[in-house]
Amino acid sequence: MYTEPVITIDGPSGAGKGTVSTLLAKKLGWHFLDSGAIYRVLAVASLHHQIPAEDEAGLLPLASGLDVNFETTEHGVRVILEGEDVSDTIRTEEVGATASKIASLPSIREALLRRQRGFKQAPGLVADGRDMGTVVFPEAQVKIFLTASAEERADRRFNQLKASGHDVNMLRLLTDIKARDERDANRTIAPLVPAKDALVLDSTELNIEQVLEKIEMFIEEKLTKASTSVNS
Ligand SMILES: Nc1ncnc2c1ncn2[C@@H]1O[C@H](COP(=O)(O)OP(=O)(O)OP(=O)(O)O)[C@@H](O)[C@H]1O
Ligand SMILES: Nc1ccn([C@@H]2O[C@H](COP(=O)(O)O)[C@@H](O)[C@H]2O)c(=O)n1
Repeated sequence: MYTEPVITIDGPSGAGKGTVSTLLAKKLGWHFLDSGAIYRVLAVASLHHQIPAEDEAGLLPLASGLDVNFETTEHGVRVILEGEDVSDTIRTEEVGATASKIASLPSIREALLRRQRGFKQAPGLVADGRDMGTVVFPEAQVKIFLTASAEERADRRFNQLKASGHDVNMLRLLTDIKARDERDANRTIAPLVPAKDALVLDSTELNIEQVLEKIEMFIEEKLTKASTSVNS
């Protein structure tokens, strides 16, 4: 049975998943799923509705009926929660930390599964997250696990937040990133681990173009192998 092709790019915070996935999706003319943004939007909704990040039963109706829209504009994607533009709000480290706590709740992850799978549409999907290749799209044809040292990722995030006018502290960023890695990698459900069939790519010493080049070579390799096995 035909199924739309999916490329998954998983990895820890600040590894460059969003940057590379967006570029790749644009090049291929495919759809793009920023699954972290969904967890971040839910975190903002929980703050708006004053539901603690530990209150799984209280958060479940919010997750199931999350009123969020992703609007593609010429300047990027605008994220609209309950009619309000939260595109900037969702990017703070505080929201990222709350999202990571909420993301460890099994029923919440389950409630968000169908919404994420709905992004798989023709002609194809590039999906960015933590469990795209392991849980959400295990059938994906190409899986990448993109990583970098915690110091390099904190440095990238520092520059990114500084450039967008945020007041940031490097030591605090590094501590937050390590705490988030620890929580994401050690949770019982959908932990941050490479899929067995993923290419693990360390981008610590690579720039964005070099990362993209390596991923494109891997895609080419995978697709050549797939067509050889179909034709033999
Ligand atoms: N290889 C790279 N070299 C230098 N800077 C990079 C590289 N990849 C990404 N960046 C920069 O690092 C910052 C974080 O990248 P990005 O948002 O893509 O990471 P992410 O993995 O999607 O993080 P998160 O999961 O928290 O959303 C951005 O400012 C981006 O431009
Ligand atoms: N597939 C995913 C995506 C994200 N998360 C959690 O959300 C947090 C924020 O994600 P970002 O990619 O935007 O940084 C992240 O720390 C994860 O805890 C997830 O669990 N699964």
